[in-house]
Amino acid sequence: MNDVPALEVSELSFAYAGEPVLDAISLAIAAGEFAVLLGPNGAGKTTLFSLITRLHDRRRGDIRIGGHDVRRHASQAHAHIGVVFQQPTLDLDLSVAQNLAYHGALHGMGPGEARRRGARQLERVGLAEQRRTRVRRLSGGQRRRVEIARGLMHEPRLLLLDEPSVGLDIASRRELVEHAHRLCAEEGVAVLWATHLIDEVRPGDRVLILHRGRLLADDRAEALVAGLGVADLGAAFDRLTT
Ligand SMILES: Nc1ncnc2c1ncn2[C@@H]1O[C@H](COP(=O)(O)OP(=O)(O)OP(=O)(O)O)[C@@H](O)[C@H]1O
Repeated sequence: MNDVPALEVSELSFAYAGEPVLDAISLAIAAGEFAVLLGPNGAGKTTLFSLITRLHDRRRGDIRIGGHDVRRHASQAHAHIGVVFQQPTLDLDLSVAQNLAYHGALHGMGPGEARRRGARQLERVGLAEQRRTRVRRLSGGQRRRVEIARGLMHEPRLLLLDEPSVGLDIASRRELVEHAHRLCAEEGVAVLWATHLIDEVRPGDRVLILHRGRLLADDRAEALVAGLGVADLGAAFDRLTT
């Protein structure tokens, strides 16, 4: 067991033009762990991901990925991270394989290596047969799975998913949640899954509740419910956020 956390955030604060958005956030995600970052619209989930990936950088506090500080050892830190953004970023007019090849090239893979790695990940998400299909012809759930496959091609130890199930039907959402759990259990990838949907939390999941830029809770779903003496996670969430 690797005891260096896949992600470690310490006392992270951030403001947009003087308006505070994240307030002294600290959390750690262990290797192979699945954690849900649960927060309503505007809680600061996307901003947290933007700071981890360094799309924004003017912040206070520390962020380490696989033990590497994202500022001081940026390339090592980011070699360990895969991201599925809230907005889909596939090129709809290219085939699945072409999208993956493009990502491989960006990560310095030769064409053969990118093909091998892409094929392996497509197999894992059950889309091996669609590799020559234009992305435009895939369903929303299939597109999300392609994005996950793409995000894992460079074998990151941490996968960030920002509301990955938006727009999907219930069966596709469930399948995506299950796939993410399998990645943790079978491949040792740590997953931070941001959502505002309480029904995406499964029994036993670790839940981090973010509200107005503050981390209000960090515990197993059942422990949160028991600790507050409420009926379910929805009630726990309401209790904490109102
Ligand atoms: N570029 C920006 N400039 C100014 N304020 C911003 C910017 N992006 C986000 N905000 C504000 O920061 C706060 C946190 O937004 P953020 O997008 O991180 O929340 P979120 O939890 O991801 O929400 P959602 O579930 O709606 O995606 C909100 O009040 C939002 O209005």
